[in-house]
Amino acid sequence: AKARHLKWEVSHMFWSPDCEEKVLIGINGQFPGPTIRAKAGDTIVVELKNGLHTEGVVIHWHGVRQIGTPWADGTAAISQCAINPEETFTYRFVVDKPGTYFYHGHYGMQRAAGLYGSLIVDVADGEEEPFKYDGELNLLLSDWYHDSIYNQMVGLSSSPMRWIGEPQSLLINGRGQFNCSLAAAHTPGTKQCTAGGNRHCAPVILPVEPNKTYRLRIASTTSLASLNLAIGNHKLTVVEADGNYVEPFVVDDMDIYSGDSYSVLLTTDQDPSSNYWVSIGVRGRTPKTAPALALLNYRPNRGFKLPAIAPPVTPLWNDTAHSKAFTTHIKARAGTPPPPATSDRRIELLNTQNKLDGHIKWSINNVSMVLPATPYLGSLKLGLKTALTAARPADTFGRAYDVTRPPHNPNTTTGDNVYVLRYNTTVDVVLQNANALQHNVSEVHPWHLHGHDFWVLGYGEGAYRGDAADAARLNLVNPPLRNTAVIFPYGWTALRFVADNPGVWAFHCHIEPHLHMGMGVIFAEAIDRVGKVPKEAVSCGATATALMNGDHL
Ligand SMILES: O=C1O[C@H]([C@@H](O)CO)C(O)=C1O
Repeated sequence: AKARHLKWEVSHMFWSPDCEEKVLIGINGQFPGPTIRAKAGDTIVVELKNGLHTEGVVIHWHGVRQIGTPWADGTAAISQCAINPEETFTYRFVVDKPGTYFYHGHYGMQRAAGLYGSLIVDVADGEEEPFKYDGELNLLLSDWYHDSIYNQMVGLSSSPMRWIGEPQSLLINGRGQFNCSLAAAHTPGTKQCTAGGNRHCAPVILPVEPNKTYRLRIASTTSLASLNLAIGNHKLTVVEADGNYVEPFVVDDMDIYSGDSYSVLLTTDQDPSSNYWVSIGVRGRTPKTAPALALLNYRPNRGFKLPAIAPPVTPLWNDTAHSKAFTTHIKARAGTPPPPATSDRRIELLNTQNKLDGHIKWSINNVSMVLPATPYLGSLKLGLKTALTAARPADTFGRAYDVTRPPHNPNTTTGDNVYVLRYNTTVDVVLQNANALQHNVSEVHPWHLHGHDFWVLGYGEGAYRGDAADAARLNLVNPPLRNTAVIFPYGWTALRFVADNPGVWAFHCHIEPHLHMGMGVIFAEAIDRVGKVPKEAVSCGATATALMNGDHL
């Protein structure tokens, strides 16, 4: 194992990811940010200089468990203070597990401003992947809005709320096509995109050799869109999810929710005289965004030789049976550690959309999360009385709530939504979906847990009751280990994890506007066992005052 030292500067830049110029946040003059490649066991050291002259920044390493380094998790107001303009903060952490990960901003809606990149961890020297491949391709997926994140943030916090709407385009490795299509010949009414050149929006060409097997790494950092990937004429064998090996299974297309990552194997066993479409479409919400296209380029064909056939058609956005069939097919690969047979605590979290004096918010057990001025890791480590004031949030929403209808009382409250977990306890979380404010609407929400993988024990329809029928739906044999799990419309999803990683961990909907609207909770886990916290990570707010008055972390 080795230490990999990176020097990054974050700054605002003009860029044209879908050929429309706007201001975004880049790293070292690049968008998307540099790909980090490491081996399991390596230490990653990122000296991050904040070149945003008028706002703070942090970076979250999505999927990295930060065991022993909770101050490196990169969540503003939770694990650290935002890094001030012109300041440099050093992230230093171990990537303990091989897998397909990514990193992204976690302050305000900076992720939506393009602050993201790939983080790929190979097996350690001497270790082997449980599958063979000849080459590798990497797809970092995102959606793209022409509105600035300032317009979006102010709109979401306005009364009446201005929703961000559906994205203008979808990006593959930061590249997209707005107002034109690579497959215009097959999509009447669209203009053909031109190719080539080093423009920021030049179409992605993925070069492959015939009769080889490739590992396709895929991750989604979309603000809103749930995506579906299909590659013309090729089947995909799913082998990894969120850095955990899964029982291999073959699909024609696959869903990828915001926060998900996968590896699939693809064999180039098709007619080598052609190229093939890579097609990324929207599911889960009425699509108003053209699919993103890229080219699987069988060498030695010209990269931009267009396939003669039309791109694969994305499955219907509201075919939830199709969505569930894919998601429930994912099982842990043989040899994956099973979950503990029982849990010490069950926390049932009801997701509702509510009103708060004219604003629209998302709430958990009727509390919409508000983040503190002083990051929790410092204030809780110091035991400051101001860290947590009101009562702790409820572990259940009761059995009377009717998930099939808009909230009877649309009003909600705000709070810290901090759940205190005891060290090494096994925690069950049941995420319960419900009808939104609007009749007959229940939206898909992908929830992401920091600091842990959880076992996804199972899914159910309607309201969770915790009865024998619900218990019978749980898989304790080979549930997949993940860090992101989706709740389907009107349904529930049951997760289990062990609170074995002292720290303060966000657990939230990975849809950027929903987190901004309060859709999340915080796990304050075994704070008494957190090691020495570097004061440069948490020295702001009440913690700074306490340190100046002689307190010690
Ligand atoms: O939070 C949201 O707000 C809109 C709609 O509910 C109100 O405009 C939408 O689709 C969301 O997911």
